[in-house]
Amino acid sequence: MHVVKRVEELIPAGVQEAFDRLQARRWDVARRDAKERLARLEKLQQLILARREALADAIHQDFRKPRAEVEATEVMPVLQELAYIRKHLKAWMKPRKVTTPLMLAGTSSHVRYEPRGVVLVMAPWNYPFNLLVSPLVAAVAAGNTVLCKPSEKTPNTARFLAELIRDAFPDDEVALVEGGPEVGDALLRLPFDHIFFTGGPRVGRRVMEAAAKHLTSVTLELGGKSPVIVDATADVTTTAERVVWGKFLNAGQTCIAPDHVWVHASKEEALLAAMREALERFYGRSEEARRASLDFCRLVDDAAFKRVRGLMDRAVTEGARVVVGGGVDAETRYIAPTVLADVTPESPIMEEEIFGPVLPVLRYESLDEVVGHVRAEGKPLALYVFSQDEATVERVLRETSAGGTCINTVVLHNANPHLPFGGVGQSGLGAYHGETGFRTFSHERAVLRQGRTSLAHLFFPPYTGKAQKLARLASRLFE
Ligand SMILES: NC(=O)c1ccc[n+]([C@@H]2O[C@H](COP(=O)([O-])OP(=O)(O)OC[C@H]3O[C@@H](n4cnc5c(N)ncnc54)[C@H](O)[C@@H]3O)[C@@H](O)[C@H]2O)c1
Repeated sequence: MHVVKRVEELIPAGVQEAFDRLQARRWDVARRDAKERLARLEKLQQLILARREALADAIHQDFRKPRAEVEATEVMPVLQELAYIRKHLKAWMKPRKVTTPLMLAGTSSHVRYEPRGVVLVMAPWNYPFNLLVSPLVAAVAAGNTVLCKPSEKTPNTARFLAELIRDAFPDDEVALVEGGPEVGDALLRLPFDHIFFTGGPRVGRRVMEAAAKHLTSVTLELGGKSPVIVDATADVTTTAERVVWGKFLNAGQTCIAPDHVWVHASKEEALLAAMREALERFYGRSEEARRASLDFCRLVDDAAFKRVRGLMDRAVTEGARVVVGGGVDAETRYIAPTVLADVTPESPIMEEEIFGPVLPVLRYESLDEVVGHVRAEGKPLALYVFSQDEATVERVLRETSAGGTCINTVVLHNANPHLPFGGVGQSGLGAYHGETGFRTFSHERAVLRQGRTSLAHLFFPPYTGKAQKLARLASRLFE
C-alpha cells in the first residue's frame, strides 16, 4: 500500500528544531545595528584566518584543489566581501529618503531596509567554502538568521564549515545542516522568508516550485554554457592564455568557466596553437607532466568523471579533433586538460554545460552567425568577448543577453564587489556581492508619513463631482 507521509514526517527532527530556533530569534537579530552585526562577522573572519590551512587541507582532500587556488578563489573573495561590508554596511542600512510628488504635498517618504527574516543558503560543491560563506555574510549583514546547507559531494569541507559556523555563531542565529538531496528536499518544505540557492538548473527549478508553496522569495544562482567569442581583431596570445586559465581553473568545474569558444575562421589555427602553448606552459609539456601537476584538480566524483568523459568521447567519435589532452584516469578521476577543434553546434558536447576540463572550439565566418548561435543557446551566466574592435564589442553586448560579461578577459567580473553577480533567464534569478548582496537579503519597505497638512480629504466620499474634476485637473500634470 502506498503511504502518503504528512509534511511533519518528511522533515528530520534536527532540521525542524534548527529552523524553529532561528525563527524564534529572528526579531531580536533583526533589531541589531551595524556595529553589532559587524561584531558577529568579525568573529567569523578571525576564525577563517586562524583556520585557513585546515580549510585548504579539507578542500584538497575533496578534489585535490591546489592551495593557491583555495587562497585565490575561496578565501580571498570571502575576505574581500567581509572588508567591503565592514566599510559600507552603516551607509547601506540608512533609510533612503525619496522625493514627494505635488499631489502628496504634506507627506514625506523613505525606504527602510529590513531583514527578510529566516533565510536558507543552499550551496553547491564546486567552490564549497566561498559559495556558502559569501551569501551567508551578506545575509548576516542584512540582519537575518540563516540556515546553511553545504553540498554532500565535498564532505571534508562540509565538516570544516559545520565547525566554523558552530564556533562563530550562536545556533539560534546561524545554523548548518549537512546532508544530500533528501535533507535539501526537507529544507525546501520549511516556510523560509528567502531561499538563496546556488547549483544546477534542475535543482533550481525544484527550489522555485517548493518556494511557491509558501510564496517564499528566491535567488537562484544557476549554471549553463558560457560562450567565448574571439573575433578577427583579437590578440591571439593573450586571448589563449586567459581563456585557458579561466577554463582549467578548478578543472573546468566553475559556473562561469568558458564553456566553449567561437573563433573567427581567420584566427582559428593561430588560436588553437596558442592555446596548446599556454596549456603546456601552465600544466606541463607532456601528458605525464600534466597528470603529475599539483596545479590541476580532479573531477569531484565518479558520476562527474563518467559524464565529462562521455561528452568528450562522443564529441571525438563524431568528428572532433583533439588538439591537446584527451587522456583520462578513472581511478583518480583525472581528465586531462583538453582542447577540441572541429566541433559543430550539432555535436553532443554542445547540448549541456560541460563543467569539466574539456574546451570545444567552434569556428564562425560572420558575427551574425555567432550571435544567432549564442541567442539560440539561451541566456548564459557569462559571455566573454575578445576583440580590439569597439563596434564588435558593442554589437555583442547589444544583441545578446547574459548574467555578466568580460571583455578581453574571463571570469574576473566575479571578483569586483562593485558589480552585481548573477544570472538571467535559465542561468539564474537575482544577484549578490557587495551592496547587491545586502539588498538581496533585505526587504525594501516603503514608508510614507502624513504631516499636518493633507490634500487627501479633497478625495474623500461622497463624490460630488469635485473629486473627479480635481483628479482630471491633476492628471494634466502627467500629460
Ligand atoms: N551561478 C553560480 O554562482 C554558480 C556557482 C557554482 C555552481 N553553479 C552551478 O552549480 C552546478 C554544480 O553544482 P552542484 O552539482 O553542487 O549542483 P546541484 O544543483 O546538484 O546541488 C546544489 C545543492 O542542492 C542540493 N540538492 C541536490 N538535489 C536536491 C534536491 N532534489 N532537492 C533539494 N536539494 C538538492 C545539493 O545537496 C547541493 O547542496 C553547475 O550547474 C554550476 O554551473 C552556479
